[in-house]
Amino acid sequence: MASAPQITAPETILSELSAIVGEDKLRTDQDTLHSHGRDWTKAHEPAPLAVVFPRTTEEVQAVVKLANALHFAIVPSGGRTGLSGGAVAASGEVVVSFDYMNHISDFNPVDRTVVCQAGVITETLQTFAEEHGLYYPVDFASAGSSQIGGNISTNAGGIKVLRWGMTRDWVAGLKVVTGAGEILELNRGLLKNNAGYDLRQLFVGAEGTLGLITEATMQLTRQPSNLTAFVLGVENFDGIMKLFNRFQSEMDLTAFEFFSEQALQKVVAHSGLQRPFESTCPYYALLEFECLNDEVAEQAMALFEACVEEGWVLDGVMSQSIEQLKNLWRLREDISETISQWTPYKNDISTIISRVPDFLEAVENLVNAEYPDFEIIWFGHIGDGNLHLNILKPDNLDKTDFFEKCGKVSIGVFEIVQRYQGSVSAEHGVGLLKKQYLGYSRSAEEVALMRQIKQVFDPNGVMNPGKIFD
Ligand SMILES: O=C(O)CC[C@@H](O)C(=O)O
Ligand SMILES: [Zn+2]
Repeated sequence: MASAPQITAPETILSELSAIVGEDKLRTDQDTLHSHGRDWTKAHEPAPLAVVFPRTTEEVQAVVKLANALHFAIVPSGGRTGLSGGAVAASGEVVVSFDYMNHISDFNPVDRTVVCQAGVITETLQTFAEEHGLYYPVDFASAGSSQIGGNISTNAGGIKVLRWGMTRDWVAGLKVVTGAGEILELNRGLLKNNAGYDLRQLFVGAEGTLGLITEATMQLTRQPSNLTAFVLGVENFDGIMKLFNRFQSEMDLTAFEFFSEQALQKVVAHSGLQRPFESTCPYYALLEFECLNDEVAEQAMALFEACVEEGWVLDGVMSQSIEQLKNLWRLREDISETISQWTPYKNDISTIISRVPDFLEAVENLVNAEYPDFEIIWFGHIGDGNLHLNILKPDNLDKTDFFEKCGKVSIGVFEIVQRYQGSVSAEHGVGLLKKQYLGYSRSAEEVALMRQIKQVFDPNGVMNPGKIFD
């Protein structure tokens, strides 16, 4: 029978950590424990033992080896913009922050790759690419604070997935420290590499449960030209899907997003932005394309007019400048942050595109029947089959009661997800918040294999325990 791991005195752990990272890179003050002990989810109270700020892969390795030797748990911490509690440290863990591992190096213009330490901020990489005449296409509202290591660990998606895919598609190589403390260099930037299993892909989206990503070789691409957006007002979800099919069949779109009138009202009130046009419509689609020349512009306008004639579009506007493009995008991108003041209960669900219309109808019927008193904010990446369903907490309802009531309805939502063979977490990951629902989109066999994989990379269970599954 295996004996229980010995508990090590906190003072011993702290002094050993200090010996690795240096006294100034070990923090135990309440402010740091609080700020670095959680992500954007507010359901758990942070309570880590300490936060360490390593500067090299070797220091990270030493911390992981120490965790194995002294039996403490590690929680990785990037920009902490996650929405599933993947970076929450609520039980005396040691948080490993990548804030000081934020250097970009080894730009290779021929391969169009660049090496980033895990703590490089997404926007810094985007700006670096632009300064070199290239483009890093994975983009989302939190790009100003999210870090590349966290993006990879959660396989972050965002607003341009339709055209450019998710973070996974841009990871050409990874340097990781496994849960057992080995340093692995995975794929090394190769475009073609069929020499056995692609271990790099296991670390993408693993939420730090297999090891810690310390460095990534990121792929860049050509810059898009003259991105132009329409915001179109529509009557119902059915109209949105018809619009999507029509545009998608005739043009290459770079994004196809949607949001509801309620979402728009909240963003306009919060930001002072203008409404896109005077008419009030139940839903809005935001679609973007590269307006390469006059011919494309004319084609886009003709499509818009055809959709109006069909009765699918009630009103619309097309951006005429970068400034207008940015402002139209803000109507969509600012939603999540704007509604955060209502302590929303979040759903991040998906199915394949062809099933989206029926899936939407089923979810909408359930939600309308079950949440009569709660305000519902719909938005999301409809072109990716990914819907964000946020339920806002009424002021007079206690947080615990609210989450409990929403959790009950969630079961119905996830049953629909299961019926449509969709995902209970399309892009935000499982973390702590979705783990009890994992079985609605992954089979028991799959989860059992995931556990075995974890065991291989992290035999002592030191890496982000309790995330994805118990
Ligand atoms: O807050 C949300 O529910 C979604 C956040 C993000 O994924 C977005 O698409 O804006
Ligand atoms: Zn999203």
